[in-house]
Formats: sequence, structure tokens, C-alpha cells
Amino acid sequence: MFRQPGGHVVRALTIAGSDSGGGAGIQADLKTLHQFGVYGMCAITALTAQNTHGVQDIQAVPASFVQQQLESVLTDLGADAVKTGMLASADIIHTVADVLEAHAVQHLVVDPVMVAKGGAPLLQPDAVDALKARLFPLAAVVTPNLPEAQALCGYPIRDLADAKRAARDLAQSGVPIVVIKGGHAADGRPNDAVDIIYDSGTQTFTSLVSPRVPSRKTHGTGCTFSSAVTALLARGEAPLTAIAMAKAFVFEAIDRAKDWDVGSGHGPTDHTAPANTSLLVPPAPLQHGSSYVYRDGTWTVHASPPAGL
Ligand SMILES: Nc1ncnc2c1ncn2[C@@H]1O[C@H](COP(=O)(O)OP(=O)(O)O)[C@@H](O)[C@H]1O
Ligand SMILES: Cc1ncc(COP(=O)(O)O)c(N)n1
Repeated sequence: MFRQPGGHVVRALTIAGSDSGGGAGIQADLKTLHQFGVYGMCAITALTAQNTHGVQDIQAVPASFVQQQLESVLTDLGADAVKTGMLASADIIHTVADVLEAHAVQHLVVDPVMVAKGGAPLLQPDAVDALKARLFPLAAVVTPNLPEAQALCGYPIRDLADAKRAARDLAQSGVPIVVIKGGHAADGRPNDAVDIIYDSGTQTFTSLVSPRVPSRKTHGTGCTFSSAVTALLARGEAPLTAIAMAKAFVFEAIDRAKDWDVGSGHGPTDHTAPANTSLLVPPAPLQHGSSYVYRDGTWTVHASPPAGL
């Protein structure tokens, strides 16, 4: 386990739904935290019966029991960073926000999970406003994918300019760093996977680019990405560095699983991808406002921003 100077074992808490298929949700989160050498804990918001073909059923967890799980963990073990994934309902969002406020939690990563890749709704539609009003102001980093950013902003995101507008608009809810993830932008094009970061402190956009792995096995990529960011924030990395290392980790996790036979639908990624090597580390320190490309295990700075999403 990763330790701070002084011996403190680094720990992180995920508040999310359970994926029985093991590729997304709590299961992806704990695997990722472990891979980064961070002690992982969880508060489960919903149980899903799920596989690589979709979500077959959902059992909600009462908000009062979510609260109890959070209190149990935070009053004893504590967390150096916290992430949220599937929160299911407005009730649970309010409860989570109340507890996180009361415990003055630092380094909160909010992954505003709304719909599974197969199309199943994972958040009640009336809960979107609660997410923005209650959790975004507590977050250090918010990580919507393109459909989530569209739902949160209320307008279509078709290109890089739209993604930048969305990131800036979402930061208005009091979020220091917004990452618009470009995993959904493929439309069959063999393009790159481009993530746009907006830092409201410096008011700059930084883009992170990797090749797009031609694979359907991307179940849980968002959970894996936000958990890697959480682990690295817990370890004390600067946010931009954490986000870049997380992107490189997810690329490696997708790449290593592309020929896996785990399920016959949208399969999971390989959480044993290397997490603690210099491979993931970008040219430090990252410059706000620049564009970085991760290719063949190396980060390089690019003078010009990416051409598109
Ligand atoms: N086929 C792919 N190849 C490389 N990177 C990908 C691919 N699909 C998604 N990513 C990356 O995975 C991360 C999660 O993005 P995304 O899949 O959009 O999230 P979500 O699971 O929330 O929909 C982002 O860094 C994105 O760029
Ligand atoms: C419990 C749970 N949480 C999150 C996701 C989103 O993951 P994806 O977008 O890859 O389907 C999921 N499918 N299930």
C-alpha cells in the first residue's frame, strides 16, 4: 500500500452502485484503487444485476443505509479522497452531500453517472439538478462523459468548441476542474480519444489525447478513470497530473483487454494494467492550456490543440 511520508496508509472511499459483472461500479473502483496501491472502501447506493449485455435489474439501497455506511467508514477509517459514481436518486444525492459536508471531505471526484453503456438509466431524471446543486460545489473534479455533459448542460455537444463551452458552463456550479471525457465521440471513426480539461482557477483548457482502441470492451471505463484520479489525488498528486495518469491507465486497461473473452457483449477492461510505473507519468509539471498526447507508452506535448473530439 502507498504511504505518505510519516507512514499514513493512503485510503479512498467510493460511493457507487454494485455491478455484478465486475467491470464497472464499485467493483471497478475497488480494483482500480487497489492497483494504485490505495486502500479502498465503499458505500453501496444500489445493487445492479448486470453483465456485458446490459442491466437486467436494479435494487435501490435506502438513503438511510447509504448514510450509515458513510458514517461507519468516515468515523473510523477516514478517507484521503472520495469519489461518487452511480447515485441512483435525488434522495441519496442529498444524503451523500449532507454527510460529505459534515465530514469536510477533501478531494471529492464526482463522476455524474446517468446511463449505462447499454442504455439502462442509472440515475432518476429528476436527480440531475440535485447532482449539480449539492455535489458539484463540493467536488475537486467532475468527470462527465459526452451524454452526461449534454444532459447537465441541456444542449448538444458535437465538437471541440461545444465541449469547451460545456466544461466552462459546468464549472459555474463551483467546480475547480471539469473533465469532459470523449469516449463516446467515436461514431465509428478511427479517431483519437480526446478528453478536455477546464481549470476554473487558471481559466484554461488542457487536452489529453490517446489513440482510440478499436474495441467494444469499454464497460466501466468512466468508473476506472474517475477511480484512478481519486487514487492519485489521495496520494497527493496535482489534479492535472492525476487526470493525465488516469487517462494513460485507462488506455492501457482497454488495450490489454481488447482480445479478452470475458462476456460476449461490452466486456470489461484489464484493471491489472500497470499503475505504478513511470509509463503513466506525463512530462512534469503539466502546463495548463497545452495539449498532451499519450502514444506507445509515452506522453508528448503538442503545440496545437486536437482537431476534434
Ligand atoms: N476506445 C477507447 N480507446 C481509448 N480510450 C478510450 C476509449 N473509450 C474511452 N476511452 C477513454 O476512457 C475514459 C473514460 O471515458 P468514457 O468512456 O467516455 O467514460 P464513460 O464510461 O463514463 O462513458 C476517457 O479517458 C476516454 O477518453
Ligand atoms: C453500477 C454501475 N455503475 C456505473 C456504470 C457505468 O459504466 P458504463 O458507462 O461503462 O456502463 C454501470 N454500468 N454500472
